[in-house]
Amino acid sequence: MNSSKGRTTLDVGADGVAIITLLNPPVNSLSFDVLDSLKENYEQALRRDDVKAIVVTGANGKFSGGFDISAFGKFHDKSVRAPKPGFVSLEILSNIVAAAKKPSVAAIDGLALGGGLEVAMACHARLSTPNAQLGLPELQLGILPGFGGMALFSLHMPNCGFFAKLILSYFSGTQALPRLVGIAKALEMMLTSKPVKGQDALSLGLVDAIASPDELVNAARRWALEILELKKPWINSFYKTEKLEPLGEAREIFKFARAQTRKQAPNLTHPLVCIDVIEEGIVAGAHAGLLKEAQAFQTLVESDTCKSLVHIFFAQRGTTKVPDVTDSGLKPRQIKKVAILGGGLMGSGIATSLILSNFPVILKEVNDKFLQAGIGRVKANLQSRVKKGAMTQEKLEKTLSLLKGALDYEGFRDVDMVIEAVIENVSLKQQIFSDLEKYCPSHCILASNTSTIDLNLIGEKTKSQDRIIGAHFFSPAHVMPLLEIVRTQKTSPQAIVDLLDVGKKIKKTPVVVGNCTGFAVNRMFFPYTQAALLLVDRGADVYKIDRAISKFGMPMGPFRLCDLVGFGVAVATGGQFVLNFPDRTYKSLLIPLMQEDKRAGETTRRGFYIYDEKRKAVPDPEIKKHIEKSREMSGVSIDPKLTNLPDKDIIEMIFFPVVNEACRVLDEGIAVKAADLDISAVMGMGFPPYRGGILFWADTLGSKYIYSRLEEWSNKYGGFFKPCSYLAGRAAKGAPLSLTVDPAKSRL
Ligand SMILES: C[C@H](O)CC(=O)SCCNC(=O)CCNC(=O)[C@H](O)C(C)(C)COP(=O)(O)OP(=O)(O)OC[C@H]1O[C@@H](n2cnc3c(N)ncnc32)[C@H](O)[C@@H]1OP(=O)(O)O
Repeated sequence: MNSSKGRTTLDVGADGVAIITLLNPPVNSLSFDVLDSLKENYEQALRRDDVKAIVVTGANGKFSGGFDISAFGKFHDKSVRAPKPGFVSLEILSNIVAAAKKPSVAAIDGLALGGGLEVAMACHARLSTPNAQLGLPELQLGILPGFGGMALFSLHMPNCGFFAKLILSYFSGTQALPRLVGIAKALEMMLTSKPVKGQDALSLGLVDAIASPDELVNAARRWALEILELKKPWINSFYKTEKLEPLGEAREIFKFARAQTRKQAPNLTHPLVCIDVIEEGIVAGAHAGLLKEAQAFQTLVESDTCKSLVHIFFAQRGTTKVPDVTDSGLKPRQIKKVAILGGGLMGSGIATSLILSNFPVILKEVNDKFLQAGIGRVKANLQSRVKKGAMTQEKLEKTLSLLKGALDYEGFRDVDMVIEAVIENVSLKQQIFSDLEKYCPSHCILASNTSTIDLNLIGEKTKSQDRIIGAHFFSPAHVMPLLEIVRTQKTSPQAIVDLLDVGKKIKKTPVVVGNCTGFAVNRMFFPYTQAALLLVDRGADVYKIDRAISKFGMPMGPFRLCDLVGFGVAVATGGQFVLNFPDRTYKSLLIPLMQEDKRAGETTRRGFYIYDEKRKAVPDPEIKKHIEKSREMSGVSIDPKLTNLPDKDIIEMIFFPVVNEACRVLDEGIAVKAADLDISAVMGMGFPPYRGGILFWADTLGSKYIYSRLEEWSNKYGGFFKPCSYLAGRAAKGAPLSLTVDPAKSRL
C-alpha cells in the first residue's frame, strides 16, 4: 500500500509553461511528501528546456491549507523522522532563486493559508479567484508563520551560511507579508488569524490580479509568460519596500499592537514573539528577522501552548467522527425546511442561526403576542449584526424572509426537522411530541432543546423514538459555537448524521453525547459553581476566586457567571443535580439567601456584584452579611487556610471537581471520547483553548496528582471532592485520564 501523504504533479503545456499542482486531499496541506515532491518537480521544470515559466496551483479548487498540522504532533511526541538536510524550503527555494530566469506565478483558488500562502508569496506574482481565502492563521496554533524558521528548525543548522539564510527568508510569512501589504495590515492579519478574500487581497497588494475559477490557471500561465517577456513586473516580495510604513510610524504601530495583544491575550506569549520577529525584520533587516523567526519557531513549536492548540484543532474536527454512526456509510439527508416550537430566548436564537445559514424556518408560538415577540427577537438578533457592520440591511431583509410565523401545525406537513424549545415541562413536551408525530412527515427528525429532561420521557407517548434526538444549544444560541447532540439508546444513526450535518451547516461544532441529566457541559459546570460556593462558605473570598479564575483564562469567574445567567436559572438547574447526584452535591444556602434580599443577578443589577447602566460589575461589600449567614446556617466552620488561598490552589479546588465529573461522564460512556469533552469545555464553558481542554489540561498535571489532591480535600471537606473510580483507577496505574473509554460501557 502506498503510504505517502500527498504529492505534486507536473504538466508541461505546448506554450512552455509547467503547471505544478499540489495534490493532498482534502485541503492540499503541505506534508513532507508534498514538499519533497514539490522540490522534485520544481527541479525538473527548471532543468527542462521545454519549460519557460512555472505556475503553482492546487488540485480540486484549493491552493493549500498550509503545512500539514498533523506533523506538529509528531514533532511533539518526537516520533517524526529527522528531516533530511536541505528539507522543506531550502532546496525548493534555492531552486526558485536559482531559477531566476524562469518566473513562477501562483494560481490561487479556494484557500491559501499558512505555509500555503507562504509558498504563494515566494512566487513572482499571484493570481486569485475573487472568493479565495488568503491568510496566515498560524497564531491559532501557538506558532508563528515561518516556513523560513521551520526550515532552519528542520535542518538543525543554526549556523547556516549567509546564502542559506537569504534563500530561506523568501519563504518567511513574517517577513514577506508586511512587504506586500504594509506592516499594519500584516499585523492585523497575523494577530487575528483572519483570512482576506481574493478581491480584498487585490486591493491590498497581496495578489496581482483576479480571475474566475475557470480562467485562473490560463490567466496565470499568460501572466508567467508576460513576466518572461518583461510585459509584467518580475517581483521578489522580499525586496519590496514601498508598502512599508516609515520607521517612526512603524514603531508606533508595533507599540499599539503589543498593548492590544497584552490586553486581549494576557496569558499568551507567542503573539508578542510574532510582533518582535516582524519588528526585527523591519528595524534590522529581513535576514535578522528571519534568524529571530527561526529561534522563535523552534521554541514555540515545542511549547505547551502549541501542543494544546494543535490538540484543539484536531479535537474540534474529531467531534463529527462518531463510531458506528459516521463510519457506517450513511449520508446526511437534505433538510429543506425546519420548524421551531417556542419563540423565547432559545427558540429565537436557534431560528436566527438557521436562517443565517439559509434554512427556511417556521416559528410556532401559542398566541400572536408571543409569536410577534419571538419574531421581534430574531429581528433584533439580525439588527445587531447590521449595527456591527457584519450584515447589510438588504441582507437582513432577505434573511428574515426565510422566517414564517405559525400558530398551528398545518405548515409542519412538509418539514424535515423540528426543534422544540419550549419551557422545561415534561407533560407539555410529551403532548407536543405526540402532536408532532401526527402532523410531521414520517421522515421528520424530532429534536428537543431540553437541557435537563430525559429524552426517553419526552418521547414516551410516541412511536417515533428512533427519530427523537436532543439538539442542545447554548445561550445565546445564534452566538455560542457548541451544539450538544443528545442520543438515546433508540435514536437512529441516520437522525444523528442528519443533525450533525445541520450543525456543521449552521457553523456550530456539534458534539454527540449520551442521554443523562445535564449531558456533558452542564454536568461539568455543576461542580464548578458548587466548588466555588463551598470555598466561600469555608472562608474564601468571592472576588479573589473570580479574579484567580479569570486570570487562569476563563471569560469570567463562577460568581460573575452566576450573575450573568441569573440566580433563578442557577437554582433551577442546581436542583436537578441535587436530585440526580445527591452523593456529590454541596448544599450552600448562599444563593437562596441572596434571592431573599431581591438579588437575582445582572437582570436586577444586584447579585454577587452590583451593576451600573453599562453593565459594569463592581464588588458589593454588602454581600458579606449573606455569606456570614450562609456559613452560620450551614454550620460549617471557616478554615483559616482557605481564607488566604493562593491562586494555584483556588484553580485546583475549582477545576479538579470538574475534572472528576468529566471522568465520570467519560466512564459512563456519555461522551464518545475525551477530546469531545475538551471541546465541550472550551466551547460550552469557555475553558481556555490554549490549555487544550479540561482533560488534556488535567493530563498535563497527571492523574496521580489530581487524585491525591481530591482525596485530601475529600477527607477534609466531605464527599463533594471524592475522586471517582475512573480517576482512582487511572491514578493507580499512573495512566492519562484521556485514555479511550471501554467500548462495552458506552451508552452511545
Ligand atoms: C510553517 C507554516 O507557517 C506553518 C503552517 O502552515 S501551519 C498551518 C496553517 N494553516 C491553518 O491553520 C489552516 C487550518 N485549517 C483550517 O483552518 C480549515 O481546515 C480549512 C479552512 C483549511 C478548511 O475548513 P473546512 O472546509 O471547514 O474543513 P475542515 O473540516 O476544517 O478540514 C478538512 C480536513 O482537512 C484537515 N486539515 C485542514 N487543514 C489542515 C492542515 N493544514 N494540515 C493537516 N490537515 C488539515 C482537517 O483536519 C480535516 O481533516 P478530517 O476531514 O480528517 O477531519
